[in-house]
Amino acid sequence: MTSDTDESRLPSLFEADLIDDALQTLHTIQDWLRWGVSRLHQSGVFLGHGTDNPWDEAASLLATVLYLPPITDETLFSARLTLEERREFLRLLQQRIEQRVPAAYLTNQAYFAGLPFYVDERVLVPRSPIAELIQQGFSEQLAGRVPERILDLCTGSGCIAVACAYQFPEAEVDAADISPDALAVAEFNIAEHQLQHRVFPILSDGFSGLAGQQYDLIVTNPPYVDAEDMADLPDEFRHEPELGLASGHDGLALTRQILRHAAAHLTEHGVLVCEVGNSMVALQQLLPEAGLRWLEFNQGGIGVFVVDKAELVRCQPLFEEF
Ligand SMILES: C[S@@+](CC[C@H](N)C(=O)[O-])C[C@H]1O[C@@H](n2cnc3c(N)ncnc32)[C@H](O)[C@@H]1O
Repeated sequence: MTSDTDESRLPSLFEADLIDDALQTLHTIQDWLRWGVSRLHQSGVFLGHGTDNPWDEAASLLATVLYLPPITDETLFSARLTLEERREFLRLLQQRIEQRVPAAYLTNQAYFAGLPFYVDERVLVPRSPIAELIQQGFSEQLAGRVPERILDLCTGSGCIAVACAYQFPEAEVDAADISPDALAVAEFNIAEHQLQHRVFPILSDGFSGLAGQQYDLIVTNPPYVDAEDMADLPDEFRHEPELGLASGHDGLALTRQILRHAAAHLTEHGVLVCEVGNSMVALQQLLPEAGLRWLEFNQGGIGVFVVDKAELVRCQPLFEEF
């Protein structure tokens, strides 16, 4: 995945004499964290796959090397690394910087709604603002109702489904995805969280594998990057499955399907919560007529809309044309 451009942009960060020097002069966790942070900083890697600063990235890589939970305890900073541990940290850091592999894929771990999830390149790295809504129990969106049946459509790692199951301990959750590879990861995470008795992975293209099923809450983070933006994404995104990102020329192919078919899969007071990206501009033009309510997040280019069954039914003709 390393391109000529990457190599020419970073000629000196991992040169042999710099590495030898570091191996001889840096000993403690703190030494190596600082060194890692400065390398990440200089390299200009894209931060946004679950971490937003070089310190967290370096600390997560180092914690993996040392088989530790995330390093937040400063009393550990003076602990010395073995030569083998230092070399392994360097290897991960080099992959992060030169091949632009997101840290979550190097550590095989990401956090979502405060819960740990196994991740690898079969699934998107969890980072949806929907985590916040789950932690608030969708209290505003559901007007205090407690959902008994939930669908996480486009489940990927299963993060939304599992987090919903924690938030609503009586609910049953279907976790649907078109990708058997992604579902295998979701299944693993469901088992890790011991939720097999009420979170069910389902192979489904949109709603096609969910005939006759109805839910009180449908939550979905579908792919929504348009063709133009796909071409411009930072290299880190090339490690993620394209199925998890791209959705037709305008990024709305799957969202359209969801808007057209969700009503049939919602119970009487059921609600759809759906994430969108830059494609939200097109959807926002529907706003005056369709009952989409937008939620604000401080994450550029990401929006979440909420719509209930009655509005979806009322706006069906609009969605058919859209
Ligand atoms: C943006 S990722 C979301 C993953 C996870 N829910 C999250 O928030 O991190 C989108 C997921 O949708 C799945 N997907 C793409 N097209 C689909 C379709 N037509 N039907 C169901 N799932 C689909 C992809 O395989 C991918 O796992």
